[in-house]
Amino acid sequence: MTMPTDAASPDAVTEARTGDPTGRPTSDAALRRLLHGLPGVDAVGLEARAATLGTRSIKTTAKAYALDLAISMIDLTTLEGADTPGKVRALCAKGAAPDPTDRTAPRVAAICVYPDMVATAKQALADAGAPGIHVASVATAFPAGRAALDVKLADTRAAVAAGADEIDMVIDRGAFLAGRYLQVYEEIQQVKAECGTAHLKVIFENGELATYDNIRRASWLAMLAGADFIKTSTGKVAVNATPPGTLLMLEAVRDFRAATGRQVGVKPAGGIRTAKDAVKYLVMVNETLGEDWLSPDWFRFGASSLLGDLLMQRQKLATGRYSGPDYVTVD
Ligand SMILES: O=C[C@H](O)COP(=O)(O)O
Repeated sequence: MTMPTDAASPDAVTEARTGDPTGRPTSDAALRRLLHGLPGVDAVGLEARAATLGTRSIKTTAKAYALDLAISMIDLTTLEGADTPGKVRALCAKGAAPDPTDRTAPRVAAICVYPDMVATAKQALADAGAPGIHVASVATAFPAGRAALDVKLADTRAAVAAGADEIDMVIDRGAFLAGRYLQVYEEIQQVKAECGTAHLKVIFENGELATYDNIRRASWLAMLAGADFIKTSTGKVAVNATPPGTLLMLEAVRDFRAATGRQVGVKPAGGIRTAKDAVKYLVMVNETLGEDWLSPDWFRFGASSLLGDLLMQRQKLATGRYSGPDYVTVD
């Protein structure tokens, strides 16, 4: 495991907060000093670290463990305008029993849907005998986040009232990129307050943040504001989860815990479709954060079509051959 190198100084963290339990920042200026006081990201070094971790090979026994762990970390997602109750019910059935030929295949962590599909997903999971699988709902005018705060809070409230266990909110990238950090901070805090006991994942849309420095700043801003998880992307723009962007966020949660004692989870999302890629991400988590984060409580994959390849690779390990898409649903 590498040592923390990129932490904000404890003084800066303290200055950005009043010290009250809500961690409300003193001012936009204090937040700006903290976020712009973070060390600049060495892009070449970051990309080299991510590439190196991506080349690690793992033993067959570790691979079997990694495939099952990856399945158990999936937020199995459908976020389409054309989603129907029937599609959501089918997705829930798949998440509850991913491999009908092998009941030892683990269940996914959560089903991720729009707020209007939360009740359907909750019922379908109960019907499938898998009430332990969480329902995650995107909210706050996903994916663009262009709506008044009241609308975003109402969106969150509706998802929670329908039974969402987790809320995936998007940050206002326009406000963030214009430097209105306190506005973004307060929006996250207010959405968090609407969540009640539901966990809050904060989506940055890394592909729109323009620089690695901004991804580091967004990570600290969201964590200070109370995010339970930080998430890379919506899956709806050209650049979604990437290994360097995710590695940067892993380093940020490591350094945030070192500075504050609070552990925050990480969710890369969008474009992760192969078991090979999923295993690379898990190697990155293990090497950067160690076992403390190697569980669905602290690491998730947001993915609509990763599960099929993980199941095919799992069957290949068990039988020595691919069963093929006749036996595993490939999206
Ligand atoms: O949050 C999850 C993403 O929207 C899923 O993206 P994907 O369809 O590229 O797997």
